[in-house]
Amino acid sequence: MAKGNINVSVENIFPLIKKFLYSDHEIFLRELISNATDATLKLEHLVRIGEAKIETGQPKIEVKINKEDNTLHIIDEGVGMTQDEVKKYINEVAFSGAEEFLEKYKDSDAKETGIIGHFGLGFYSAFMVANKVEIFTKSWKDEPAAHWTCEGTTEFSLEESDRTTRGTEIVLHINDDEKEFLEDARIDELLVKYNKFMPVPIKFGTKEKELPLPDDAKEDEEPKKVTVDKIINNPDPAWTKQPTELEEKDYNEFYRELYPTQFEEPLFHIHLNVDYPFNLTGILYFPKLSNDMAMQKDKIQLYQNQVFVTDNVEGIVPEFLTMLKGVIDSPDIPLNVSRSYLQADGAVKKISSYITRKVADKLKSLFNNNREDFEIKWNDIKVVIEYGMLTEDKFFDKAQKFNLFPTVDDTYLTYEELEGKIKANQTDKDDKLVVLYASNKEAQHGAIKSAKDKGYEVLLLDSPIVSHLIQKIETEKENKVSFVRVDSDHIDNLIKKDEEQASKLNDEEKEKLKESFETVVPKEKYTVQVEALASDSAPVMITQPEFMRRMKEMQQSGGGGMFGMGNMPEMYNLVVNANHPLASQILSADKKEDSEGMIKQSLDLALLSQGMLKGEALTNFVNANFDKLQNS
Ligand SMILES: Nc1ncnc2c1ncn2[C@@H]1O[C@H](COP(=O)(O)OP(=O)(O)OP(=O)(O)O)[C@@H](O)[C@H]1O
Repeated sequence: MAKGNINVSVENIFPLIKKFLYSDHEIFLRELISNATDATLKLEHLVRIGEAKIETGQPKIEVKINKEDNTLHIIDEGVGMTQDEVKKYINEVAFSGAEEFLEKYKDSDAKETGIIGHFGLGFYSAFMVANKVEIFTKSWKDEPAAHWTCEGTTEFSLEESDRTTRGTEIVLHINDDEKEFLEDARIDELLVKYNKFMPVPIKFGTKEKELPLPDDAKEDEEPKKVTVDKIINNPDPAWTKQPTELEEKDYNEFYRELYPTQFEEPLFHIHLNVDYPFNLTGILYFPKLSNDMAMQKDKIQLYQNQVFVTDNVEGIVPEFLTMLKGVIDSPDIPLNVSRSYLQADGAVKKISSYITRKVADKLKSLFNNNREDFEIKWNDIKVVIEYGMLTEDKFFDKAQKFNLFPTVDDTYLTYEELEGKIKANQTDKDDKLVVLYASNKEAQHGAIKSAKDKGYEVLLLDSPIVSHLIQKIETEKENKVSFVRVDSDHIDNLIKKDEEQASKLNDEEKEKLKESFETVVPKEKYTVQVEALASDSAPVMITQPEFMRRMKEMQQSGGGGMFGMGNMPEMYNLVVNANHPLASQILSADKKEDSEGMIKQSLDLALLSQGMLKGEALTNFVNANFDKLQNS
């Protein structure tokens, strides 16, 4: 048996890096600016710990386009490299000077510097857009400058350079088919996308700035203009500060900085700040949600040490929180790896559950500290909370303390408060707590009134996923509670108490009444039920059983319902009150057409009271009534 090492030569790896490491060519700029940032942060660290005894001033990074030479330049004032360092860090692909630096200076809190590099590959992304790359670099150490050139093969040249300023200039000779990267507008766009919050100021061109007018200026005097560097980034974004340093207005300003086209203020923010067992900072905002979820185009942005990574946070943030906005920054989220890897990554999983916990804690404290305000905002945040309760069990448990059930009278109750309030009156004969709710105050007005006349509390639950949530609550409460929509049956049937209403009609009469109705109303749509209800209840009512309706709703809003229910035709119960005088009147009518007329009209009235009488049926009903009025 032979054993040995597989020989992976650089010749094979190089084209692979160029082609496949990064699917997006544009990220070369992010990588090179990250290197320039690292170089600057390293130098600052060395100065801080007294190893480099030099004056750094206020170092910046500059990006320059030279259209005549077809070159793009990235210039920094950082540590620079000696010739030996170029050999080591640049010529050895996949050897990261960043990792080496962190290791070497680990005792002096180098980790705190926010150095970005990890893999020792980022630099080579330059060859995705350039056929030739040059490095001019001078180390902070007193050594000659170096000039490195490579034309995208494994050959390179390295010689002394006459550069005198400390730092590094990378020169990219842009390929003919990547000329877009020589356009100001394109580079501007990329800098804003990836580098808007990087920690070292980045200069791209200049701009005119108006000077303030002197005190003794004449009325029509034009302010003087000076040319200043155009700095494209904010090196100290709000999330890098401590919550104690920030006020409400700072958070709102930062929101606008993140989403310049958003004019609505966020509802509230959550400042994330953790350093154990992983590092994570960020600010999440609860936006006012628009009705059209697909329109939520401003998403949470993910950063690594202030470098933009992605705004696709799927798998990092629990799904229900993807409706939020803001930023998350963690050096523990790898920059260059694929999404499937991210989702399986242990650190990423922990981040997800930490964020869930933090959001739940914040909601709880908002609720405890200012309940009134929380109630005002409830309508805007309920979908996120309800979705969270449905999808994350831990969040479901925590949300018990602040998930609210509004009533039709605009009071807001937690589940515990609701239970305390309705227990005595709304427990049925089988000891089950019956929670009544409406989804539309107007449409279900009659049913709500009947319930309130009995002293029952009626909730107003109108969010699109509420049927899923109440289903889950019923299961969690081991079916000792049932939610029923207030119009899903006659109120006496919804909360069955011991006392049975005596029927004024005997069984034979009831059967006859049922048959009379069945000959008039369409069978495929209505199931006729004759029931002994209070004599002052409506004579005829249309109801839709809770189970049927809920299953249909659940299927329409995605999954959960019983298979096929979504496509079932609408079926209703037609409840005829045997104790109402109209029932006896229909039974004792002399002529068939009289009883049929009464049945038809009572069906129309029942439909009308539910807002279900529409189209031709409604026109006919109105016209018939006008005729009657005229003839009376
Ligand atoms: N502008 C620069 N100034 C000083 N050193 C640099 C500069 N650019 C690159 N280097 C050196 O070259 C090394 C390799 O860079 P490269 O971008 O390939 O990898 P990295 O930054 O370490 O990791 P990553 O692949 O995550 O970007 C760096 O670690 C650094 O030591």
